[in-house]
Amino acid sequence: MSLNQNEVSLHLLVLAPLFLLALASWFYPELALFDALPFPLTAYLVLAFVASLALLMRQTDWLYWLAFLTGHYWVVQAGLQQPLTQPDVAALYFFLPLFSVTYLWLLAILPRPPLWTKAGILLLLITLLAPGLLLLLPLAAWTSSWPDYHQLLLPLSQSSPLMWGQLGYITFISCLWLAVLSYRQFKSHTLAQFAVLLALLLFNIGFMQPDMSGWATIAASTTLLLSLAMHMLQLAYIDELTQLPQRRALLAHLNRLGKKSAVTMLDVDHFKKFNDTYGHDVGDQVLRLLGAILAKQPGMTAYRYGGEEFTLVFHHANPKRLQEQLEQVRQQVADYPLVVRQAERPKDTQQGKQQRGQAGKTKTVQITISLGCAIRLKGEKPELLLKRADQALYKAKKKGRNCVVIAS
Ligand SMILES: Nc1nc2c(ncn2[C@@H]2O[C@H](COP(=O)(O)OP(=O)(O)OP(=O)(O)O)[C@@H](O)[C@H]2O)c(=O)[nH]1
Repeated sequence: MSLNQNEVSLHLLVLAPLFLLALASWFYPELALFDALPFPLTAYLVLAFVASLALLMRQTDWLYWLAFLTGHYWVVQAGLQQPLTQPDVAALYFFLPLFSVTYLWLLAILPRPPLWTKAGILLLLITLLAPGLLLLLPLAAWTSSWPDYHQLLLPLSQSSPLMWGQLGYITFISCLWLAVLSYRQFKSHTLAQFAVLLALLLFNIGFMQPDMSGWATIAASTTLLLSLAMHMLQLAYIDELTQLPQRRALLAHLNRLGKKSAVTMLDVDHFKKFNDTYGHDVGDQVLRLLGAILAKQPGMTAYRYGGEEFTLVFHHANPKRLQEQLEQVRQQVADYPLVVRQAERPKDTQQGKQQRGQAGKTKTVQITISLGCAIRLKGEKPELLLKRADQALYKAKKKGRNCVVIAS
């Protein structure tokens, strides 16, 4: 299921700290903001704060990025605080972004073990210490033998081939990363991981400004914090199977319902039989597809109430219009050829062994739904409105299913 426009813009919100930092450093390079806080302490405190929240919320995957940021910031403090005319500083300034972009990209695209395992803890330690390795390598010795070594110190505007090469590599990896991101779907947390890289690049560009590395680290940590909050919100309010908002979100919506509104309960007909015939997995696929159909309906908000029951909320109380809208939904579902992947049920264990590991066959199935709607009465409490919609649904089932009943 693809994300709609609103969801994409919501996920993009996590990039706000980066934009703010970029704007501030572009328009107000001399602003006191850049030496207003005690660095490096502030940056380490922010990193520790975000890491504690991630731990508290048991979202340990965030710690890998925070570990890299910590290691990177430490290296900047330890190795990049002297003039660039020193060969070892210049070499570090050249290699650090190349290393960071490569490491972060691999961290993002390769499968990561859960943190509380041997492999997870090892990866966390490697990620924390990896930037520090650059301080141990004889980078200056490598670069001093390069014919155009002094070009490392030239700003980009003076077109040093080495620096353009560095920028080209970073752009190339960033584009690859963006391609993977869009292929796998933009989510706030994957976007925040990419933003960590952007923040480090921002530091590289604004390198000459005081405490830029500290501000870039804070911007990246805040981005990770926002994505953590958004992820928790998603866990609390979004149903994982259908990606529709779930009952908790519905109850919040019902509590701010206007006078002119209506609620519809809908339920898949004979779903138990469907599950028994095709299997629970195919049943799940059907619920996912039904969720996608309902999410696309204009003029209503769809929720997964629970099980095979869904709820639609309308912000008008016009019975004729409701009837038309609901009939349209019912018809659309009944006419929709649901293509599902079905693992064929083996007749005996021998057949089962042979089929194991094979991709399931696709099959087109059709389902129908019954809908019960209640228009809000004056001063009616949301629970009562929901109950009347449920009773209307019961009537629709009794009427023979695949139909709409509006409570009188
Ligand atoms: N696959 C799948 N099945 C579910 C899920 N939640 C509930 N169900 C199934 O939905 C079925 C609901 O069955 P019933 O409440 O008896 O209703 P029904 O068979 O749809 O019959 P009517 O509603 O009277 O048309 C049960 O078999 C549940 O196991 C789910 O998340 N996935």
